[in-house]
Amino acid sequence: MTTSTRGTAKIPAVLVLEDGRTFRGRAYGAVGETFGEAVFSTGMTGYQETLTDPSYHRQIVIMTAPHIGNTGVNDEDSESRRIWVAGYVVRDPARLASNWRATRTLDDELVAQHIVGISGVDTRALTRHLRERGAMRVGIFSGEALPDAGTMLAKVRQAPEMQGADLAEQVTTEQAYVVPAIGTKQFTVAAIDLGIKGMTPHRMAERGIEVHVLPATATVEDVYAVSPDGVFFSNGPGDPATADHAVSVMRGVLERRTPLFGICFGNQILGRALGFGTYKLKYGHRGINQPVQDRTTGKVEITAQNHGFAVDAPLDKASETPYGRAEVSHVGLNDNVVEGLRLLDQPAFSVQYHPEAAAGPHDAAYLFDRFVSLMEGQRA
Ligand SMILES: NC(=O)CC[C@H](N)C(=O)O
Repeated sequence: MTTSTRGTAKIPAVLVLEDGRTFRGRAYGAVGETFGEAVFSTGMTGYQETLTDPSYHRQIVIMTAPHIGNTGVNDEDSESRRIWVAGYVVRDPARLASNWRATRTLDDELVAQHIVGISGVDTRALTRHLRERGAMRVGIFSGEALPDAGTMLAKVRQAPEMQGADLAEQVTTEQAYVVPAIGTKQFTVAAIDLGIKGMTPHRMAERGIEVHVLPATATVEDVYAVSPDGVFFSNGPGDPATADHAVSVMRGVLERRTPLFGICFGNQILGRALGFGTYKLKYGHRGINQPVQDRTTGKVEITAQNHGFAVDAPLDKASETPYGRAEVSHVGLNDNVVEGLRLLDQPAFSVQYHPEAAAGPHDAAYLFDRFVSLMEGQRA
């Protein structure tokens, strides 16, 4: 058991939305001010994975589960080298971290990584507000002396919007690196890191894939320099409408008909590479209980999701694209949003959700096997 210092718990804090609605609470984690897009996540577990998912860069995450921090922070579950959320909003932080793997408490970790948060907020009312009005900019301010209301609101309204934000290069790896295959190596994959989560190369490595993780700036030549059997495009933060470089690299891969798999941002990039548009959802999908139907098998999966944008593609028929016919392979059952794409005339597919995460817990793992089958098919 790890006991929190909760050193900042008595310091006042306030959350200010760009439409002027304000919630008062207490400081949680680091003290100071921070800005981002307000989004809510419905996951009841997995806060360490959420906090360290690079796709949350520049977003302030509101947890709808009221009690957060119960199992502390451990050395195994982080999805990347640091916490990426711009701020963190919880109702009732755990005072004790109780888990055999915990090495520290969540609030101590937030302090150590300078993440400004707020606790004691009515997260249910805040979430309902965002559901009605849509995702919007928000600021958290904490300290003994807070700025006046007008100043805080003006600062929130000066913060950059998520629409039009080009963020992958801010989170990608600086240097290429290799995640070795576990057991016998069967395949080589070039993985474009637009904000990749650590579990993704791991899921491939478990299937005998040696993964060459390349920076977001990698060119088509860099991709083919590793002689890949398949190419992967990762999840990542920001607006897919800005991802022109990744779209052009993906087109280079599609022209060569190399097996291709994309997750989340990678799905949106495949959509754009095929000529579809992308658009901003009202408040997005975030959590670990999102139902999706695989239209090729009719099966429903419980999936982990974190996306604020989506692909605009026809659900009822295949589309003609420069790379042959494409269809919507997966659809979200809450709102019919496109959750997957596949090409019918060449080996390429993608999903908008996170098969590397264990929401179902194994429902979506077959997608990595599909990628392996495509690479096997290309060899045969
Ligand atoms: N997790 C992701 O890859 C998110 C993709 C994109 N940034 C979105 O919000 O829709």
